[in-house]
Amino acid sequence: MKNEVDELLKESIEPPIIVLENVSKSYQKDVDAVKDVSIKIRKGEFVFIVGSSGSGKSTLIKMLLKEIEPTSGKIFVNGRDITRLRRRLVPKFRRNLGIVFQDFRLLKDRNVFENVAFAQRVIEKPSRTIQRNVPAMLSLVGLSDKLNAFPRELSGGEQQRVALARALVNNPLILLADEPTGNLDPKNSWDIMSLLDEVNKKGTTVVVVTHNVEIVDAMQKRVITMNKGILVSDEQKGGYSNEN
Ligand SMILES: Nc1ncnc2c1ncn2[C@@H]1O[C@H](COP(=O)(O)OP(=O)(O)OP(=O)(O)O)[C@@H](O)[C@H]1O
Repeated sequence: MKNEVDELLKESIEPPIIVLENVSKSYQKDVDAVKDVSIKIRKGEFVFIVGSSGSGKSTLIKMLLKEIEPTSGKIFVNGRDITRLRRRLVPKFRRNLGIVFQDFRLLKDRNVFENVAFAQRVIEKPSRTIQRNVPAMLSLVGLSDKLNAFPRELSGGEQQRVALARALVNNPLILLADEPTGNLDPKNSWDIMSLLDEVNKKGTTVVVVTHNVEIVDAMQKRVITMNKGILVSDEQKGGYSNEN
């Protein structure tokens, strides 16, 4: 009872920024990649989504990005029902989101500065602002000395830090990271997770899909565990091994 009252109280102070209501997705008839999942994430939370391969984690992220549509259920982001959002408004909606993937997805023929600046140019920031914001963001991820380097001249960890700077430069409400440490060694994985933690402490809501057991167990954040499309546990200060 006390927990329920606490929950209601928290919600009245800080309404959820991401709400999934009975969300299901089937790519093929009668096979649910995600099945009746309901989740509420409040502004400023740090949430891990874990689960074995094929459990539906990336499908959840893709639905949040509106890359794919749920077969049924509703998804609200920042109070808006994105399942009803018109196609032409999707790019504007995505400005609320910073996104990081396992494979970095940098522009190979542009240097580090331009890779991050690109995100600002898309939203038509004036070049004076870009000249100020991009170096500041690259300094935050510890890459001030690599502004002119090309992606091929960087290590995997450095490339992921560029991707993170690009995801953050427009000051998104939510940072979504799908396996951000999947291609990194333990040291670089920790560096990236520490940066995500720092960003979260400054107020950005962070949602991270990962297989990294050690990091999830050590960080003691909220952990949502998926199994075969079903949400099987949702623990505050959880660990990877709780349900796996
Ligand atoms: N485009 C698609 N067409 C058909 N089935 C798909 C498609 N994408 C994913 N699936 C299926 O949906 C299920 C969930 O896949 P999803 O990629 O969301 O899992 P995941 O938890 O992210 O896995 P991993 O950890 O391996 O990345 C799997 O059974 C997968 O085969």
